[in-house]
Amino acid sequence: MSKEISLSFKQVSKRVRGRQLLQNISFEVEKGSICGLLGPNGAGKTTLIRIVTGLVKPTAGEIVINGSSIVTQRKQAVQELGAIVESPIFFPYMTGRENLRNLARLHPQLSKKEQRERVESVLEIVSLQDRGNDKVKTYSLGMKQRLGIAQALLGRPSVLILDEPVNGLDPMGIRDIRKLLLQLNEQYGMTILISSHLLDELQKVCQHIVVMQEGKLIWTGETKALASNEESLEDAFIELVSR
Ligand SMILES: Nc1ncnc2c1ncn2[C@@H]1O[C@H](COP(=O)(O)OP(=O)(O)OP(=O)(O)O)[C@@H](O)[C@H]1O
Repeated sequence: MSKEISLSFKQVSKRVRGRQLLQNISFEVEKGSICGLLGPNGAGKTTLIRIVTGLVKPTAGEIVINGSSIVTQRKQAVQELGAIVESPIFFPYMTGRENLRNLARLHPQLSKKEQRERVESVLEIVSLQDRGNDKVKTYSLGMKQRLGIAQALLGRPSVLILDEPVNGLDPMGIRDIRKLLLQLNEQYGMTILISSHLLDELQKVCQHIVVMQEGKLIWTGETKALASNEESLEDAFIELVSR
C-alpha cells in the first residue's frame, strides 16, 4: 500500500533581486512522520519554511499540503498548518492564558466556550497549565517556545512546521520540546517538519531528513540511511556538505 503524503514540494524555486535563494526543491513528507530540514547557515531553510507557510510566494513550483496547493488554494492549504517561523510573538504583559485566548478569538467558528476549552487543552498539551496565569515576561525561553507551539496548535492543525524550535534552549528545554514533538506525533498523528542546526537532536526525533545547501536539496532519505550506528549524523552531514 502506498503511503499517504502530507506535504509535497514540487520544483520549488525562489529568486529575489537576481539572487537564486532556492532551486528546484522537490521532496515529500509522509503523513504522520517527522521530517528534519538540515543545512548550513544560508542554505535556504527559512526561505522554504516561509513559502510553505504562505508568507512568501515561490517564483516557480508549488507545495501541496494535504491536497491543497499553497499557490492556488492558499486559504485551504494554510488551514492545515500550525507553524512557528522565526520567534513566536506574544504580549509580554499578558499571561500565557490571555495570549492564547486572544488568538483563539481568530477562530470565529468556535463558540466562546469552545475557544476557552481549546485554550485549556493546548495549555495542557504543552504542560503550561500551572503557569498559564503568569505573565509571559516571567517565562523562560523554553516556556515561551512551548507557548508558541500552543499557539500553533489552537487551530488543531494536521501539519506542524517549526523553524529552529530549540535554538538557544538549555538541555532541559530541548528535552521538553523533543518530548512534546514526539507526543504530538504519536498521540495525534501530527505530521511535523522541523528545521534545526542541532543535528543530534534531529536524529532523535526525525524518521526522514532533507539536507539543503546553497538553495539546493543535496540529500533526502531516512535518517538511519544518512547515519549508521557507528557514525553520528553530524559527521555524515559534514561529509555531505563538504563534497
Ligand atoms: N528577501 C531576501 N532577499 C535577498 N536575500 C535573501 C532574502 N531572504 C533570504 N536571503 C538570503 O538567502 C539565503 C538563504 O537564507 P535563509 O534564511 O533561507 O537560510 P537558512 O538556511 O534558514 O539559514 P540559517 O540557518 O542561517 O537561518 C541567505 O544567504 C540570505 O541572506
